[in-house]
Amino acid sequence: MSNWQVDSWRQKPILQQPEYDDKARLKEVEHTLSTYPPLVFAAEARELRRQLGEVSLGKGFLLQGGDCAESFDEFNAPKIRDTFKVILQMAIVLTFAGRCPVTKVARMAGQYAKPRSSDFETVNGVTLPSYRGDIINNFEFTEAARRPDPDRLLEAYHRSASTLNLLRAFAQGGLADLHEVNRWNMAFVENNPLKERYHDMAMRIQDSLEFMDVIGINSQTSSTLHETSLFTSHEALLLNYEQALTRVDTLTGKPYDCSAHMVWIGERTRQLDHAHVEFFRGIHNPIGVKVGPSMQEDELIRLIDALNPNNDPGRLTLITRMGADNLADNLPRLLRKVKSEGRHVVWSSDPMHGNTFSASSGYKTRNFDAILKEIKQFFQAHSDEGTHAGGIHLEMTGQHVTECTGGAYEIGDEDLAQAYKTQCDPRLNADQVLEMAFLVADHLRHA
Ligand SMILES: O=C[C@H](O)[C@H](O)COP(=O)(O)O
Ligand SMILES: C=C(OP(=O)(O)O)C(=O)O
Ligand SMILES: [Mn+2]
Repeated sequence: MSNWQVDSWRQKPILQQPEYDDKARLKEVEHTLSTYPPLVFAAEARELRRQLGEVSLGKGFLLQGGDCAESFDEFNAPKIRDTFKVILQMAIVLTFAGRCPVTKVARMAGQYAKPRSSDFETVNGVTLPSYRGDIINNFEFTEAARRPDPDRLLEAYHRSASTLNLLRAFAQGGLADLHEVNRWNMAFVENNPLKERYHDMAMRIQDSLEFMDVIGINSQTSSTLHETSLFTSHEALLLNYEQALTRVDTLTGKPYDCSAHMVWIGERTRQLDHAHVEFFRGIHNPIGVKVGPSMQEDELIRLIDALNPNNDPGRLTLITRMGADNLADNLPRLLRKVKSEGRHVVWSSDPMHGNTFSASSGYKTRNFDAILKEIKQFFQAHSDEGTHAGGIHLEMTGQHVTECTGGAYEIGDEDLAQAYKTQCDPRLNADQVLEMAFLVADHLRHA
């Protein structure tokens, strides 16, 4: 790795960073974090990289999802549990439909830093710095709250550690039992206004579990049915934090960013000669990059080569976020180029970020049908080009929020105010996200 150091990103241009008043305190905090235990173990990141390698070769599917921005205020067990539950509920449907293993990666336990389209926000004639995620400043609209505070890095670390601790307990302690997960799905289907649409698949999964039980494969005899594994991920935007959590793995001697198993670079900070690409090229985690409609074919190949020079399957996931109306014009040309140049990547679809708009009520929202349309087109483009539609990346929550319009409950613009809780982008709620899983399942079966 030529000339890479854990801090070589500091010599490069960097976008979307806070300006701290108290630089001395920032330095102290970075030092403190660098002495703390890592949040994940490098071998776990390697296992995820191995699984993603299978996905890139067409032998698996990646399900990634969680909040747009985790919040310090909404830091509690029910919230963590409910998002964990819907990820599992989706995964069982997708596994069954796709007949392939689903790797589950949560946008949790560290999704605290946000890039923004504007540095400032104006409300009732008052202009203040934008909210940039709880690791940086506070959502409350006051001057003091919006000032970047270095101590928030420590707070983010501790909250990530507790979140991860609970996720690990849920994954191994019995909550993830497939029979339970399927019971939740049956209850979801029974109560949904469109239950006829989803009933058939839920019943078939139920029958499969019952059949396995009869032949002696059940939660007592099989840990596969009783436990699961869930990896963590976030956008590694605040490099001061990511650097401080980077450790040289004692088994391999290689640096890993131990703030999460997988980290990604956002659409706004993926410039080839900038700091984020510099930092990411030296860490050995599986990594992602968001790819929007403006990406050019040659530019993408250069980026792939900077981040994955050995063309290692599983190292790099391209998370496309085109917008339902732009995908058909932009994804196929990128798929063709990457395929013809023989580069191994996981292609995953983020159908959220290209489909955001302001509702007449003023809320930032997304429509269920536009999200579904982008996913369908994603599968279509891959099927046309002979490439593997490897995954989906969703902003979602297990809570019953009203942030995205549409779905079986037909949330309209006028309903958004009822439970609009996100601090950044609108998320699919528990019902919407499960419906999405059942509808995507139809496409997976034919992919
Ligand atoms: O989550 C992604 C970005 O932070 C978000 O889409 C930016 O939103 P904004 O346009 O309101 O700044
Ligand atoms: C910032 C995000 O997305 P993007 O970089 O694609 O805009 C996000 O995933 O929340
Ligand atoms: Mn977002």
